[in-house]
Amino acid sequence: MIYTAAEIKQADATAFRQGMPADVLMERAASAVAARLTFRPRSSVLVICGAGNNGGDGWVVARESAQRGCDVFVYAPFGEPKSSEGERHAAYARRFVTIVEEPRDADYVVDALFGVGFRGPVTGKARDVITWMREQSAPVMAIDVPSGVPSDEASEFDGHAVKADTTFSLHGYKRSAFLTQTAPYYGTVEMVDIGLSHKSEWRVLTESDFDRGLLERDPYGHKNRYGHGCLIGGSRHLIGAPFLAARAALRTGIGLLDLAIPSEAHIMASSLPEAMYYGIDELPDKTYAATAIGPGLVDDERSDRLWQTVSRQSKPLIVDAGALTTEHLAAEGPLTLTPHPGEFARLTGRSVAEIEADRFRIASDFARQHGIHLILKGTHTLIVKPDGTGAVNTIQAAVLSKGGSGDVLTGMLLALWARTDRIDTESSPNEQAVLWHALAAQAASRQMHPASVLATDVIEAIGRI
Ligand SMILES: NC(=O)C1=CN([C@@H]2O[C@H](COP(=O)(O)OP(=O)(O)OC[C@H]3O[C@@H](n4cnc5c(N)ncnc54)[C@H](O)[C@@H]3O)[C@@H](O)[C@H]2O)[C@@H](O)CC1
Ligand SMILES: [K+]
Repeated sequence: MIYTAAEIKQADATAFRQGMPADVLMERAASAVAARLTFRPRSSVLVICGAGNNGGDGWVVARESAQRGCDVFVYAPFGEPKSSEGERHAAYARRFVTIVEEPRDADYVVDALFGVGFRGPVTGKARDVITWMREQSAPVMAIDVPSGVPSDEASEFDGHAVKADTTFSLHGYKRSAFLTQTAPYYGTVEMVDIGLSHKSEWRVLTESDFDRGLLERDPYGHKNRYGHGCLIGGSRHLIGAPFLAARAALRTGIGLLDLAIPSEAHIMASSLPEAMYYGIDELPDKTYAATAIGPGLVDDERSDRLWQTVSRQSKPLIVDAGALTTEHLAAEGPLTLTPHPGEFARLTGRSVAEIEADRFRIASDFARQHGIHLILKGTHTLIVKPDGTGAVNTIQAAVLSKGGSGDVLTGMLLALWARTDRIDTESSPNEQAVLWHALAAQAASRQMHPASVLATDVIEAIGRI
């Protein structure tokens, strides 16, 4: 689960209302962190505590680490914690630790300066303390958030923050753990459940969320059961894109595939004999299980005419690349848009930097506003539902930053949305396609150097995960 600072405050408030005392919650959270800190016996630890509750957590960690036999120093540049629970924990911890007036060398540094209550930018003394932490060669363990990193969005982030080796994220992930500008500051993220009730708009997808049942084939199944899809794309200079998408759809298991491409692209038909071919202006008058439009398409009058036809079918429609325009935001059936940040910038009229700094909120608002499914691609691809809730893919696949990757994903989406046997089930075709795509990319990069992996290699690895 992923939480905003406001959602965490709300969960906190609910717990207090229900009778959980604030100092017990703090003890519980920080003890859970302390139990996970693997300090060598008798090592020296410097805990840097701020004046908020993140600092309060720091005092508890300091005390517990001392009780476990470490030589603990606390540096509190802004004095005692302001909250009564933080103050109480600090008063008790003082019996076990050494207070220092300046930061000092230690085997480990615990960063408890700022947590989710931080509001940027960092100035003055805080800036100096963060600079000092950045200069240490000792491992830095951050409590909740690396200090200086905003928790929800990075529009004002100037890069001056603690670079943690490990961050112990309380309650759940923060959005900034998945933003390009801030994610690298977290180091390894360890989740610490502190027993608050979980209610969030965003989920985290890992390999265990991939539904391997999608790879199974019913020995009595007919090809129609796996769907008849239509893929529309290609233009004079972009002939390869629809073929990549089509091949990916077939490798993902689609039952039947019609490919509507410009006549000049038909010379490539022999490279994919499994598909059936149509001219881009002569779409057969059929209702498909699902349709994908866009790979290699250019935005012109012809694409507008095509849009008129496909958007009227009350079946799933996937829109990518050349078909991603502000005129194509409504259709009869479920609509999935698959922009990368540049395309999403054009759709929303914002800059790429703005989108990257606040992608969760902007993607969620856009999906809700238009009532569509949205896949906002990136290192951590977001998969958003029409109600604005969503999930983030955490399977890393650096090889996907190459031309053709998006076309492959579109083909996989088409195949999964066309699965008439699964479409009514709970598992979202969009989430599954993004996971499968990333797993295939990982499989391809196990077979050759990642720098050499092509989109076609990812397609060939779809069945090798
Ligand atoms: N529900 C939870 O998740 C729990 C959270 N706790 C801790 O409480 C933290 C949140 O505590 P708070 O809301 O008190 O906030 P923080 O401790 O994160 O930060 C607030 C403090 O930082 C100062 N500050 C903020 N921005 C600054 C800036 N730019 N320059 C200088 N000073 C700045 C504020 O004046 C205040 O003293 C969490 O991150 C977590 O560590 C735990 O103690 C207990 C349970
Ligand atoms: K911190």
